[in-house]
Amino acid sequence: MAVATIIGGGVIGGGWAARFLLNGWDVRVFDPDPEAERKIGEVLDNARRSLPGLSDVPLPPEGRLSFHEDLGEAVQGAVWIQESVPERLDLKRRVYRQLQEVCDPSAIIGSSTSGFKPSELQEGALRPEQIVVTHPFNPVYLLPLIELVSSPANDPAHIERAKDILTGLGLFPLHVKKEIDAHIADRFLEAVWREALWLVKDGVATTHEIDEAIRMGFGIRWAQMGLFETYRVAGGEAGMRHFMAQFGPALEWPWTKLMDVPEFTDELVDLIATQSDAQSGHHEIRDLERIRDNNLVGMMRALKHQNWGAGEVLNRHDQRIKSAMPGHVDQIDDLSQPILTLARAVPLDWTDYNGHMTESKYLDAFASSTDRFMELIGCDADYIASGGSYFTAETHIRHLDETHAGARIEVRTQMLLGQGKKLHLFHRMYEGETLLATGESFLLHVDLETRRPCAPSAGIEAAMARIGEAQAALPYPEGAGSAIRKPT
Ligand SMILES: NC(=O)C1=CN([C@@H]2O[C@H](COP(=O)(O)OP(=O)(O)OC[C@H]3O[C@@H](n4cnc5c(N)ncnc54)[C@H](O)[C@@H]3O)[C@@H](O)[C@H]2O)C=CC1
Ligand SMILES: C[N+](C)(C)CC(=O)CC(=O)[O-]
Repeated sequence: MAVATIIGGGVIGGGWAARFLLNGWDVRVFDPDPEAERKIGEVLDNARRSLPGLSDVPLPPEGRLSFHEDLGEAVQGAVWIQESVPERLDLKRRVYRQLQEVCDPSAIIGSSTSGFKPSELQEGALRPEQIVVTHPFNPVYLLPLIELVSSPANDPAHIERAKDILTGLGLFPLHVKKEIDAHIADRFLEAVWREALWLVKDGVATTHEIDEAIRMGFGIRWAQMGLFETYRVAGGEAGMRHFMAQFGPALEWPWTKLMDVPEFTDELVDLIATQSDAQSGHHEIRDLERIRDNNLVGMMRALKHQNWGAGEVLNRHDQRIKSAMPGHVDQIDDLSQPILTLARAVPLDWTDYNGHMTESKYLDAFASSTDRFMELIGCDADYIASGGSYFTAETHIRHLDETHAGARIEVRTQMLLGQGKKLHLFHRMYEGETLLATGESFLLHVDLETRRPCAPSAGIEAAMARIGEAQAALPYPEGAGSAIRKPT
């Protein structure tokens, strides 16, 4: 099991710990704060209910989390060391000196710094080439972007290895090759922050009004197309050139000359803190984190359906995990038992007002199991493109127990009939040993051109015959063939 060490387990270190752990890494934390274990525990609870559900395939089993008072012990065997101590250059440099005396020279030392350049961090280090900036975004367990900033001291092979590891964690490493204070994203955030401070200071808008101005409009837009693609669309058919011709001169207008910084006085801090308390003080921070995570998961899953932006990153991560799974029944050793056709966590957007997994998502899960079964017998994307597929003619679902966001569920599928054009499947959904639901489906193989039932390919017939023979000894499932009975 690969080991990651987290140096500084606050808001960001806790998020990193969750990201590594939930992707199967062992995590060791070094943080002098006696509250670190409790704080990381709370971040992890939120991460467990949100991150695994972003994947439509099972994440690896969670790694082991441990806390260490001795730095040498904490970094022993670590492949990745993530520094997330407070944003002070002297402190960060001191930490690297202590770290490099005890860590493996080949380990990657990533810094979460929001603003320091890698060459600034590397100054005075024992092995400057070992340190890179890996700037994450809160919550680290959900948001994919990592600004991977290198300096001329870093060996390209070290950077490539860092990229590979980050990608394997479902992250999106954006390699910033030219060092600059605050990298790329925080330069934007600082510009927006500066404007917002002016608007509050001058009494133009409250914190609440500013947040509404962002989240009701351009904030949603930015999440999917960023700045340039959004403006290209805003240029209409003539695109970016027209957009710039129309709005470029605005840079000369008074409303864009707000380059000076408002003085950060106690008065301004009080004004903002008071308005922020009035706006959001009725929520605990952990509640706000959960609301944020619910929204992020919903939006990111929507992007996944579009295979766009952050959604494309999530799909690629799923594909990487899926490529290690069997592609055909011939690759499954034991077919005598129901076949694993789905293993995943319950996503946050699968739950309802009753606080549990909602009924339509059972159909969703069973439909995914049927798709997977089809794939395993050879009715995969290529086969479907060649003109054959299955249509579902009838489905029956029984709800036997409840489950909740973040729970790891599995579906195992028994084939009741697989002959000619007919395919009759019985899915059982479990959480651990608990049977949550069953889903029975009857499908017909069709010719996608005529839309009429027809026999499948010989390969599919053979795969179904293999399963039929192997599962022949299984008892006919309790509940199969049943329907809602007429009340007596
Ligand atoms: N909070 C945010 O939104 C973001 C912060 N960052 C960066 O992440 C870093 C950490 O920031 P936060 O997590 O927000 O701070 P934080 O204050 O929540 O956590 C810092 C942690 O470091 C620990 N610590 C202090 N000295 C230490 C030492 N010598 N060895 C080990 N642990 C030590 C503290 O006990 C604390 O738990 C900063 O560099 C910051 O710029 C990056 C992205 C976003
Ligand atoms: C406020 N901040 C500069 C620490 C923010 C970041 O660095 C990234 C983020 O998560 O917004």
